[in-house]
Amino acid sequence: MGFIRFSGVDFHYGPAGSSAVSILKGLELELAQGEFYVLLGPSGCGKTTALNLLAGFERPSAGTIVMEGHAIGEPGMDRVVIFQGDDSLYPWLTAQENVEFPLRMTGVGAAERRRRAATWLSRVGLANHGQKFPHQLSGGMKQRIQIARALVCDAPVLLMDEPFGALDAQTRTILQDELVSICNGSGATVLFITHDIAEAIILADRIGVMRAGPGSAVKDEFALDLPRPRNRGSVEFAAAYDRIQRVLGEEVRKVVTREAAA
Ligand SMILES: Nc1ncnc2c1ncn2[C@@H]1O[C@H](COP(=O)(O)OP(=O)(O)OP(=O)(O)O)[C@@H](O)[C@H]1O
Repeated sequence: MGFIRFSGVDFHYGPAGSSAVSILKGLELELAQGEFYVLLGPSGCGKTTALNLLAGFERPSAGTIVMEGHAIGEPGMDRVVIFQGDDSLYPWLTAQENVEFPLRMTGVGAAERRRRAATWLSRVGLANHGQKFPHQLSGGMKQRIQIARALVCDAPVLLMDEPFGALDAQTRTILQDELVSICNGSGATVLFITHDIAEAIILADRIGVMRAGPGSAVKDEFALDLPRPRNRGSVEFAAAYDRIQRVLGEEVRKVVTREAAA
């Protein structure tokens, strides 16, 4: 049995019955401990909804989400969420203080806090920027701080919702490579959402492609056993890209065709 398991998960908005808007229908998803799982899917298919359910921000309308044998009911310190953009940093705190913040909330002493935050700032390449405030840092630097702040707690599960979506292509590539080396051997189980097939192939152990909504679920899964770090120019990379593009492209076309007809 998986470390995390979605079984027959439905999610709808609005009152039950015909007027409810069905977002997810019968979603089955299983993540092994330490696995890096990437969800791809056309816009609006329910990727963020699935992540929010695992985060405990929402409850399933039907079915169960179980982690280590316990049903997920609410947010917890064992699951850390990293969002797109940098709005979640506290602008009145320095980079170092932002990374220390979750440790302060859990009662870790000042010296230990400083030491652990400094270690993570250094791991994300910002050892010399700890005293700066968010407005003095670039988008990529702020995203690195978000990652350091998430990882400083040693949470066993990381939930990343298009964390690099707002960054330029070069910074994005660098942060993808950094995330691979940070996560490699960390033991963390990661659910990562993106629209970007190349990003998914760089990062994932497994990729799930979701159907176009409404009532979406995982259509196809791809296990990637290419060694890391992965070479974006390799034949194997191109072959994986092609296989996934075919499945995802079909779902994206459904959405585009529907939007054109509306
Ligand atoms: N609070 C809400 N009330 C009603 N519908 C909602 C609500 N939040 C999201 N939705 C709808 O649920 C569907 C799935 O949204 P979700 O954000 O999970 O999709 P997504 O796959 O992450 O999309 P994207 O790739 O565009 O970010 C969308 O059609 C969206 O409009």
